[in-house]
Formats: sequence, structure tokens, C-alpha cells
Amino acid sequence: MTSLAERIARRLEQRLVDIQATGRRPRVALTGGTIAVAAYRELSAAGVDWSDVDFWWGDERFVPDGHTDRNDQQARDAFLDRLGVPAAHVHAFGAHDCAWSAREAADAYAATLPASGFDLVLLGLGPDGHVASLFPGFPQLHETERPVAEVFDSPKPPPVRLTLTFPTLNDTEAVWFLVSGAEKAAAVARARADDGTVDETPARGVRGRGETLWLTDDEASAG
Ligand SMILES: O=C1O[C@H](COP(=O)(O)O)[C@@H](O)[C@H](O)[C@H]1O
Repeated sequence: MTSLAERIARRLEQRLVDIQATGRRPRVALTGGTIAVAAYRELSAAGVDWSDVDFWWGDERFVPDGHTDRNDQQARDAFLDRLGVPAAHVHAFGAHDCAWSAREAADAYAATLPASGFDLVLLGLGPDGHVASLFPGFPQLHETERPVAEVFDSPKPPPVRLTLTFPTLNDTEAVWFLVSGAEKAAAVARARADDGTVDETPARGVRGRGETLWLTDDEASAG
């Protein structure tokens, strides 16, 4: 049976091929997370022109450059380096060092974002319903001015993070939620229920203009 990671990889490759066929360079916001990284490992050289895709991230852990906790490092290891994506097309968040604060790093990342939004935003889902680094009950859920926000005291380590805010995540044609495992089933059900709040389940706050897909395994969709 084809695994969820393989299905996500094939779908992502096809989407990139389709956008490239229109003569445009695809703009994709990547996510961290278990199933996303497994899918990145399945991506292949077939079909896609990997030198002609731009990548950003929905969130990042504010730790030093090259740290294995960084979402960008995990994606570099899983596919960006292997498939030869040019460094100029990899728009990573700034790393933690002594030279700047998390707020400065968030504002600097805002200046790198694509003026016309994304073609595709990929998002993992935490068991608590968080997406990117937007956590239940946190004030960043209600940010409407800043495209990127810093997060302190994250309930999931590491404690300091940078995240796109809802207006930025929603400036996209398509959103794909990538979710695996029984421990996420309740969060998937809350995110997809007819009623509920973003404070309780942040995933409820993200939607693509043209497409919102849930790519899950049987365990995650059991709720
Ligand atoms: O910390 C994060 O966690 C979520 C989900 O991760 P998972 O390992 O439970 O699948 C991810 O979406 C987010 O990008 C990341 O920073």
C-alpha cells in the first residue's frame, strides 16, 4: 500500500509540475513535522524542475543556524540539498544568535515574503491543534498587522519560535494539512467540525483561496 508520505510527495511534485507548465515559478511555504519530513524524503528528481521553485517556511524554531531542531535544516537534509534547489530560492528564517532579537528576526523575515502570496502552504498539525507556531490561546492568533510574529514560552520545545500569522498563511491559493497518527485524531476532528474557535484549535484559522486539503492517514482521520 502506498504510504501517506509517498502520496503527499507525488501530489506535491504534480502540483509543482502543473504550476511550472504555466510558465511561473511556484511559491511554496513548507512546514516542519514528522509526516512532512517523511514526505520530503520521498520527493524525486522526476518531472519537477527543482531549480525553479521558491521555498519559504510557515514557522521556525529560533535556534542557531544548522541546528537539527530547525525546520529548514530538516528540509535541507531531506530534499533541498539532494535535489539541488538553488540557495537563492531557499528563503529561510533568520537564526538565533547574539546579534538580534526574535522580534527583529520576525520583522526581517516579513520583508522576504512573496508580494503576491503563496501557491501552496503546507501545514502540520499538533495534537493540541496548533499549526505553524500558532498555539491554542496564544496572542499571535489575533495578530492582524504583522505578517510574522515571534513566540515565547511555546508549549512545545524549543520555547522561542517565529511564525507566519493567519493573514500571511491565508494569502495562498492552496493549503494542505499533512497529518498522521492517532494522537492527532481529536485535533483533526475539532479543526474540521462545523463549530469551534481558533483559540481552542488554531488550525481552524487557515484556509486556501481555492483549495484546502486534509492529507491524513486512517489513524489521524479516525475522529
Ligand atoms: O513544532 C512543530 O510541530 C508541528 C507538528 O509536528 P509533528 O512532529 O507533531 O508532526 C509542525 O507543524 C510545525 O511546523 C513545527 O514547528
